[in-house]
Amino acid sequence: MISLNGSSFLNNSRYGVSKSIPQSHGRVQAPMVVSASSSNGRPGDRNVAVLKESTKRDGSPVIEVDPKSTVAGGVEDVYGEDQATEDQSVTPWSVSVASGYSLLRDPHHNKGLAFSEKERDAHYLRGLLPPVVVPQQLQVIKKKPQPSGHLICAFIIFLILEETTNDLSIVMLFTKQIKKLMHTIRQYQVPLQKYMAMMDIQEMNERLFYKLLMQNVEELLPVVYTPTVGEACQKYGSIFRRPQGLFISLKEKGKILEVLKNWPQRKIQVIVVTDGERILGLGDLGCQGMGIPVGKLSLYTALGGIRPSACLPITIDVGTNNEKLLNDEFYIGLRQKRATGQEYAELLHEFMTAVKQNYGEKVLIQFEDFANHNAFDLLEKYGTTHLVFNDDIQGTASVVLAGLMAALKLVGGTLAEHKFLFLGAGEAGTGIAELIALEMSKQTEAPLEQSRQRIWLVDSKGLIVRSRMESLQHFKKPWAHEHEPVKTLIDAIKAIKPTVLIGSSGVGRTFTKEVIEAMASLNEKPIVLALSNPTSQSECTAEEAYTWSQGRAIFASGSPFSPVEYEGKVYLSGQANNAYIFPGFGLGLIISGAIRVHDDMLLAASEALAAQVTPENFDEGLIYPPFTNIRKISAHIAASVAAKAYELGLATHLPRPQNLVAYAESCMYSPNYQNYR
Ligand SMILES: O=C([O-])CC(=O)C(=O)O
Ligand SMILES: [Mg+2]
Repeated sequence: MISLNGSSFLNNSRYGVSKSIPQSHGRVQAPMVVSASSSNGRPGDRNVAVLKESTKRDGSPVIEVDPKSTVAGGVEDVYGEDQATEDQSVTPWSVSVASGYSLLRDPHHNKGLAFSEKERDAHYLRGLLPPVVVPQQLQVIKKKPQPSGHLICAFIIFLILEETTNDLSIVMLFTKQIKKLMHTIRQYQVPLQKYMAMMDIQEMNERLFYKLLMQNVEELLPVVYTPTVGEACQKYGSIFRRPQGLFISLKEKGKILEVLKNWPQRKIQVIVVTDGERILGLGDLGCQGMGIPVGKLSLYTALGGIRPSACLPITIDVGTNNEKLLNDEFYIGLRQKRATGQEYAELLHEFMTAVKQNYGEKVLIQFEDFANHNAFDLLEKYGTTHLVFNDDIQGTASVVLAGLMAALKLVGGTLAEHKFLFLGAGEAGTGIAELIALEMSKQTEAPLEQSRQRIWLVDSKGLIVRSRMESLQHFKKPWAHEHEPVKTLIDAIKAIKPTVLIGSSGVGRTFTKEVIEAMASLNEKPIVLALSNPTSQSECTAEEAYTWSQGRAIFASGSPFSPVEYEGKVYLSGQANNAYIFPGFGLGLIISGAIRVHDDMLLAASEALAAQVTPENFDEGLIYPPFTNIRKISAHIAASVAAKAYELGLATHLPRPQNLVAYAESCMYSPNYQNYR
């Protein structure tokens, strides 16, 4: 690998890979870059040699040094390396072929999506680009000018470059950079423009991106995460600039191990993978779902302290059933209907096998935004052979249980004394229901089946009851209790009389005035959780929940809402989002060297999160702590998860550190600049 200097530093967010070959070979395959691995050459040395390219009779390229650029000694010894005496210093020039990740970041040679299939194979690009190959002409059309956004983006790039050349101390420089960048980002009116600006910063200067995000977490989380990331996925085709993460499509069948090897980092600790079929509550976005693994992994670093270089976002592209995308000429994914059944299972199996083979047993694979029918099966199938975690089933369950544990301090009673009604019986709904039942059983020592009787679910066909058993999907069956059929949510509320109402259906505006009023008439302090994302899919808004319950609801939502004023009082609502859990949960698995995920670890994470809600938070009606202290919160979650891994004999990092909170904190990535010599 060549060492980076000069402009290559500034153009690489982290660094790229190149294959180095000695200059003396004389002829190489294009595209080539010439680089000096140190700058201690004689006066007159330049960072880039002047080369002439010609073609031999057999068509192969020959690279010659231009005679005019020689300093003495002729063509053969252009920089005097051969003639130098021992006391003279020389510059060790090397010539390398740009390939893979660094080729895509080399503006001179990059062709983006126009690289052909053959070129992708020859230059280690497979997987680094989405599967579509587009002609240059389509790339030109796509580059239609964007509203004022680009001007500001250009300004951001200028800010990053300008500040790094200033003669300030590193700390002052960082503070100044952050202040200026935040000022610039705040000038955007459109959230998607803020998102694009953040992605540009991430690409240009990774440490600055994380410093910015960590210092302004409350303000920037809605930009890099829900709700804006949802819009970014919907418009990915037109905002797409540089590919992030690995794309593994059906075209890569049989070659997945090779594709993993094209990724420039070797030591991967966390993979977030989606197949794009159920992106938030937005449905099938195919290959454009890549925004989700990228966003989740940014949070793994910013909130959980996992090194960015240890994170790998992956999108598996098996096609899409989204007609709009299939007819969109700028769609970046495979233009075909989703593969299912054996074809799907085989690709996923090859992927899971290749990941373990390449990164070992302790790499965490987080499944994200798969559709119900695959999510449950994958978790069950690989739960005993891999370190897998489904964020939508398990992460959401853990965060909601934490919120409920905290809410009980406000409303009183034990879990078993409450009654729960869900709207939505998919991954989130049944995952949460099962974890509540598990915790209830632990507390009461009652059988799981008995605890489940306190929990009811409504799906698109009405209340899940015993008479529907035959036609229910397997993950709904445990919730089919004895009851006469009930068609609507409002009738289910009247019949079941729940104290807690949880929305997890992915469908917005379903907690109507009538629904909230019914909950408020049954309970002094109804607990209402509107979990679906992004904001457009939320079951109700914070304002609706507080207004329709006359300020009595204990409310939290999956996507953030601003504070609400109702009859002169300001109400803050918490964000019941798995972002509280997965970064700390993953960190706990990593620092203990865990090899499997166990449900007791999820309960441990819930308890740790609930314990972080302060009396001041409760006074404000909050059942989650603010995100401002998230790194501290994550350290506590990580410590509890790791402790459980040791207790269960699932940890391999031995001996067990004494103080797990301090150990977790000491393992966290810091985005502060390092000094280069
Ligand atoms: O991404 C989020 O905000 C939470 C989540 O996992 C989902 O809604 O699928
Ligand atoms: Mg999700």
